[in-house]
Amino acid sequence: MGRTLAEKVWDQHVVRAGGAAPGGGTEPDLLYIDLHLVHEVTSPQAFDGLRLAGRRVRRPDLTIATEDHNVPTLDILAPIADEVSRTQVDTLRRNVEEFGIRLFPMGDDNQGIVHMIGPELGLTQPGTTVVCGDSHTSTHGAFGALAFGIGTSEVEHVLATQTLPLRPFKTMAIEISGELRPGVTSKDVILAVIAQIGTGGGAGYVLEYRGEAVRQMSMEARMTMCNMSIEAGARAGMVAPDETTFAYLEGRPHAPQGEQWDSAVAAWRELRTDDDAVFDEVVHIDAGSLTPYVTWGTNPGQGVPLGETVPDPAEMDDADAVATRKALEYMALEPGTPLRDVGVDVVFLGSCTNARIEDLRAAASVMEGRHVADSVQMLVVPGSMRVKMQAEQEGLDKVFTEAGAEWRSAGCSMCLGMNPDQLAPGQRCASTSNRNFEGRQGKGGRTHLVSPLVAAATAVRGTLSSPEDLSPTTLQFA
Ligand SMILES: CC(C)[C@H](C(=O)O)[C@@H](O)C(=O)O
Ligand code: SF4
Repeated sequence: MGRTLAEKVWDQHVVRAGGAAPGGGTEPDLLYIDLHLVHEVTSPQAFDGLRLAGRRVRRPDLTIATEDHNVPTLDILAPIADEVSRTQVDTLRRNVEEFGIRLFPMGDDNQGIVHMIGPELGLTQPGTTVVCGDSHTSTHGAFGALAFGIGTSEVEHVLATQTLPLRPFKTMAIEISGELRPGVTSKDVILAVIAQIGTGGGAGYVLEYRGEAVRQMSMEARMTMCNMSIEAGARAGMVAPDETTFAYLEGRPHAPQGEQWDSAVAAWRELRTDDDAVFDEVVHIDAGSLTPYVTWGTNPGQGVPLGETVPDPAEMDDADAVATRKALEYMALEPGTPLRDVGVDVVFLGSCTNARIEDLRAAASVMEGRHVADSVQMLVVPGSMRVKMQAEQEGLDKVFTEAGAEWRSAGCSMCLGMNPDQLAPGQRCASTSNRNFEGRQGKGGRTHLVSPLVAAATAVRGTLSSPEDLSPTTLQFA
């Protein structure tokens, strides 16, 4: 029988097969890890563990560290004011020094959110295994890599051995047929997928996004989708590599070159699910039927098309009604309210989900010649310094600042409350990030997850909107 993409990559990395355990049950397989990404939040105890055991890092050359979660996006070269944040960053700096690991600190041209820098540098490659002590490591699956988020004790294991014991997974195909309509993005697709299968729907599975709509997506769009696989509870998300993948990678600093490039591409072409492979589960999505999505609740599965209204718990069965009531209370939303009438205080364009150059270009195309509504604060935070520099070369920073938005330095920023960029209690935010949990963007803050296009249009109108809700820019000067 044929094998799926995920199974092929897995099989190529098994250094010791698990099989039956002596006392019953099964032992996990031991997998080789090709790339280990490290950030300041989940690594300190792992390095402490190594020190206590007198161990070194087995493959410093396959380990790369960056500073992202605690980064203040204003004045990045000043000492970090918050003590916990400063300690985490200082600790990472000491650890990489002691263990000989390459770090991209604040102020470095290559610094950025951990899931931005792997792809940018060409470190994330098809058919590799990638891990990081961070749940959104699934992002790297867009290249046909098997990429897992791991816990801190696993970080220590990988640092020490460059291997990781892993339990077998199930496979789920997400078949996205047809073509996306203009203005509908991969962010809308993934919000629709999670709304359909639920935040636990992917538990135990590696998802493979397939179909015509996926083939037409850019690498950045694929990364957005794979990034949020974890929000469906999945262990990982993948897309089979193709010409789009190879074109993205060619010439990047760590991509193979010359003859090595040719042989790598030949091997990468084999990395696709065999025609006769069978997935444990298949989910169908009709791309042509989708419109921009927005979440109304407090988990990423609580999303609906922007054109709809806030759902009514009275129309649901008991379990859903209880969860919905609780979410609506936190979000301060009335059932039946058109989502387009919901006003926001803040718009956040950023995070490892949607802060790549194409996301910034898309938002800028909406904001050019327009202005952020008086009632709204908009933060534009490139996911990496490379994206920041590229955007500045293209003049996108000017488009945003002339529209009244704030242009910041790279980091996780308002995606989560670990740095100065936070919502005040009760503030409502349209955010291009991936999580809308209670307090995620600051205590008492309320989050609506949206695409960059919806974020930009919302900033202009002040209520949840898509670009088609905006009047033509020329009218503003008439
Ligand atoms: C801080 C880190 C462990 C966390 C994660 O694992 O995802 C963060 O990146 C997040 O997005 O919530
Ligand atoms: S941008 Fe957000 S989701 Fe991504 S790693 Fe940072 S905190 Fe996690």
